[in-house]
Amino acid sequence: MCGFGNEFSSEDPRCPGSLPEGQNNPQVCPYGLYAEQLSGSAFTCPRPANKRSWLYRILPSVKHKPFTAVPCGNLTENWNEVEPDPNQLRWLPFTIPKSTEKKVDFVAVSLTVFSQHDCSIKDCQLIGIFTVFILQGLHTVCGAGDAKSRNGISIHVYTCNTSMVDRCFNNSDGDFLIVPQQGEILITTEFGKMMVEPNEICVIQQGMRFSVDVFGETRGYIMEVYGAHFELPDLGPIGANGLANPRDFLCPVAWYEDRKVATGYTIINKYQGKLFACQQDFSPFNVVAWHGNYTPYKYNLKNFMVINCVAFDHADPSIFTVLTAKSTRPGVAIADFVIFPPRWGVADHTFRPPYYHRNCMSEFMGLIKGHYEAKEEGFQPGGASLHSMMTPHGPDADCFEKNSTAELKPERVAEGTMAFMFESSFSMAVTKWGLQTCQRLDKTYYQCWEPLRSHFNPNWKPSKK
Ligand SMILES: O=C(O)Cc1cc(O)ccc1O
Ligand SMILES: [Fe+2]
Repeated sequence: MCGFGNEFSSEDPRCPGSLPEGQNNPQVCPYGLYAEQLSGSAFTCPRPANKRSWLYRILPSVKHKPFTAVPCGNLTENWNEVEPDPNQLRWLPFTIPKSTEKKVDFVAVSLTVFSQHDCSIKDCQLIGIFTVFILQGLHTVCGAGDAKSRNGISIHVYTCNTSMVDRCFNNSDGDFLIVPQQGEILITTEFGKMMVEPNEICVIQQGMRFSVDVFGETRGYIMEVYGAHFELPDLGPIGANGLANPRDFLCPVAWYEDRKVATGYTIINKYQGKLFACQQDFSPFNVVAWHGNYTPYKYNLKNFMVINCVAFDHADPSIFTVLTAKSTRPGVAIADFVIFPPRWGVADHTFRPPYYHRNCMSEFMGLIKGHYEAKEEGFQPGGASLHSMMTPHGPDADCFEKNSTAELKPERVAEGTMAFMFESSFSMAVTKWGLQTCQRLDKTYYQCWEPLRSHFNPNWKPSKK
């Protein structure tokens, strides 16, 4: 179904009439279902910000065994693991585990052991009776703020090769904006299923349970935001249309399974930055019908209606904002999701690539495919860069030299590529995994600016027109 933040209604076609008519809480729901509300905003939020959905399910979510803590692996909300580092940082493509070596799903590796288990593996814990569970699918790269005070952001990467089986994830802390980079992901949610491929993004909002199927070696980026939901940016003088148009956002239709899982279905819950797991004996994807405006959704980046300079000078990248999670300060985002889409470059008498700058915001960039115009080399698909608050950055020396002398005819920019930026008003800390454990930090990054040389000529005269 299409539209951004609409009031949707959906019934699994196997159960016509499963959505109660005219009320949310009938004494007995059609088909003997349970009614359950999922709130995405305070009950009392003003209407434009009020989000909730009603789920009609075979069993309510509350029927589960108690949650117990499980090791967090490389997922963290500890922003003090290592000393701060204000340098320009760049990562080579994050390593995806080979399925021949170990099977890792979106969240974890699980090993089944058939005897009494005496584990010496780091980050390993017994779940239920015989399953060993090691968190290795999700890795936190950087972030700031905290889930408890409902203000902040975390940036994670996921690298995996196996589908989640009888296991789902549920983030009590915030919303996940997921950017697949390699391999499509089939996301089963309580609202239905969504196939999301590279060059599409999806948002799974706080509290929504989901399970991820993959089809090979899979990698992507996640921006997690606490305490705010993503919105479409205001358009101001652009007018009523443009950038990401509401009709291009898609949400799933109801789909349920009535499946008993005698061996145990595991719900993994990220709560206050830590992970917990519990067991139940049925699939949580048992929602037969739902209605509401609080849903997961996806968006294809090819639909972005690009607006940019058609005369001279370089417009700020905010012109490419797909989604924004607003802070309470006017105009200041907790985080923006910005893309650098294929487009025409036509600016006259202009240095067309990104300018040199220092920013009071933090800029985390990733690359889905192709290359990025400010750095033809070194910044690779599946890698990343972080230009922290006030850290100088800009085009590498090569890019500067080429574009200072290039003939300025209209030309396609970023054809066949897709770079993106998570831009945040938080001063983000990098995790130990990001700086050390992942072993993907490119220590030579600073060298791309080393060849920049002075062109200063004190005797320069304006050229005669
Ligand atoms: O740093 C970057 O590459 C992102 C960026 C792009 C741009 O066109 C202008 C400013 C900016 O921060
Ligand atoms: Fe920048």
